[in-house]
Amino acid sequence: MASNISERASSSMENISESHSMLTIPNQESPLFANPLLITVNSTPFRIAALVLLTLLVSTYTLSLFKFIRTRNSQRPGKPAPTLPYYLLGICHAFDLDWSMASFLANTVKRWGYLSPIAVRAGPFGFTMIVNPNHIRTILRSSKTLTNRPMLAFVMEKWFSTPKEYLHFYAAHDPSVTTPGGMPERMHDFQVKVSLKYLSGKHLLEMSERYLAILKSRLVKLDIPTDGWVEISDFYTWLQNQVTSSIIEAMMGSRILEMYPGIVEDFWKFEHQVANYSRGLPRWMIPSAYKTRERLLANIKAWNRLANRESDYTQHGEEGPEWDEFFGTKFIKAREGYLREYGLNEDAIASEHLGLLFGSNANVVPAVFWYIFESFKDVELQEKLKTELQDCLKPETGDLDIPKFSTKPLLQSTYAEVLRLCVTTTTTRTNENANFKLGPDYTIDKDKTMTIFASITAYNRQAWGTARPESVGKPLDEFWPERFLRSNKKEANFSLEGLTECWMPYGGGQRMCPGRHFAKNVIISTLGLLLELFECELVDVQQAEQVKPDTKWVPYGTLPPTKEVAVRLRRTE
Ligand code: HEM
Repeated sequence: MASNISERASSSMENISESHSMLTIPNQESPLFANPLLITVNSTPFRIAALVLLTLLVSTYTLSLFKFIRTRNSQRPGKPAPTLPYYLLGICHAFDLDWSMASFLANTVKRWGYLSPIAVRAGPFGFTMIVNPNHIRTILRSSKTLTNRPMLAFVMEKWFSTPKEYLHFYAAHDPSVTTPGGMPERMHDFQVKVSLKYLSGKHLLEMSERYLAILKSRLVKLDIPTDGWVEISDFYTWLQNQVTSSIIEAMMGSRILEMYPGIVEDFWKFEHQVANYSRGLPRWMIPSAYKTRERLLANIKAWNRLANRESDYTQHGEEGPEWDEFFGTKFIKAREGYLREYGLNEDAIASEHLGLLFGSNANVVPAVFWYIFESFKDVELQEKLKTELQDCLKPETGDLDIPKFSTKPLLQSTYAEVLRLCVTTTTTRTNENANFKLGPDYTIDKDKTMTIFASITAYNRQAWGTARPESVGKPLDEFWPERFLRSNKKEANFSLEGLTECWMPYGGGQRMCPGRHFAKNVIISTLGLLLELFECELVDVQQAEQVKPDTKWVPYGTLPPTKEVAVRLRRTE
């Protein structure tokens, strides 16, 4: 049998070599030897087509460049934003944006400066980049006229998979459509009010202290001895696990983590896919991204049912408990209340909770990483931060006194500098009622989206220098923890004064991120806790120097590190 097979194999090999030997091999000099691509390239029709295409590209670019410059230089008041020159009609800047949004944006301001608004188009989509600090100020002061609803509707649909029939709650401009049963306000406006109320004052303090207590109980249980180092090979992923589960428990209760132990892992898988959800890639191209999101939504829905069965969301007034294991905070209960009042079904409510999970983790966790990482890299900085943290301990318990963070200059300045360099959020605004006057010179058409990029305003040297000359004592592409300090005769103080149009990780105006105070508390207190419980070291200091915020990441939030960072911990005595 075996010999039969080898016989057959050798005979077929022979057949092959026979048939090969029958082929006439052309002379290598002969044009026939050239591969088919070369033949096509050398053909006259191809050359003509290439020439026509090249002419088309060059003339499209020249024409669009001419229009761009003419509009920019025009003295006509109320002119439109010039459209950035492009090579391909229709597609315009789509390839550049998709290839690397970060380089596209940086190159655009490098070439055209921070003066005029610049319209960018990617097929049917478009936005106007707002880079001039005066224009940014006008936008931030127009919170009554401008909304972020179109963007919100986009992310609710594309990222959080809100059922189609509920999307009008986010997008609709006509109040009569958004107010079933005579609800007095549009849902989104109401949502903002609730976030502002429960993410400030005593509720904020309660949630921040709970976060710290939960994180501490987790870290205390870890098997890290006092007499030996434990190495964590991927510190960023380790932090994601510790911080995200503590935020979830502090905000949404402990039951959700018990019911769905995979929530943290699934959340970060989901977060990694937001660019693909935005692109609207179909299920067959990214099946696991779809499955992860479905798993998240199904489990959140199951938790929400349990919470409604076992607890009472109406108890978010003065008399109700600040926290319970089912719903977590009053913030979640109040959200549940209005979502139900507006008539959202269980699926739409689950999408809302996924949105909040995203808002409360996706930016803050990488920011925690960079804050800690910078302090591990620079031991001198770490010592100074430690001294300020020591000053923030409650004498009775030895726990961190969170409100005291706001009195410490370097803790806050380092925090602001970290956010300046690693946050690439956008502030989007649209006028849904009329054209919008950006100033005496430019007018943006009704329904057109204006976008401010935190990663662009962070590097506008002229604006920083004019607003706060001492803030550009070191180049803006350097990490300088003292950048936000202001010295008077006696001491240095932390201040963001004058930098509203420059430092924009949280957006700005009335719609500025309502979770920013909680984010700051989480960032500073996590470092405080780590330094209290452990001695911490980078495993390879030289390698750490090469780790940077990964700008390949789409500019939807805080950038993750380009490489894994290994850290070793030893419990303090
Ligand atoms: C470093 C961390 C964070 C960054 C960089 C960040 C950034 C932002 C930005 C840029 C916006 C849009 C603001 C605008 O349009 O002007 C926003 C909105 C929002 N953020 Fe944050 N955020 C962070 C943390 C948080 C946290 C921890 C929470 C919740 C506890 C949160 C909750 C929200 C909510 C609910 C909105 C939507 C407000 C609205 O509906 O208009 N954020 N955030």
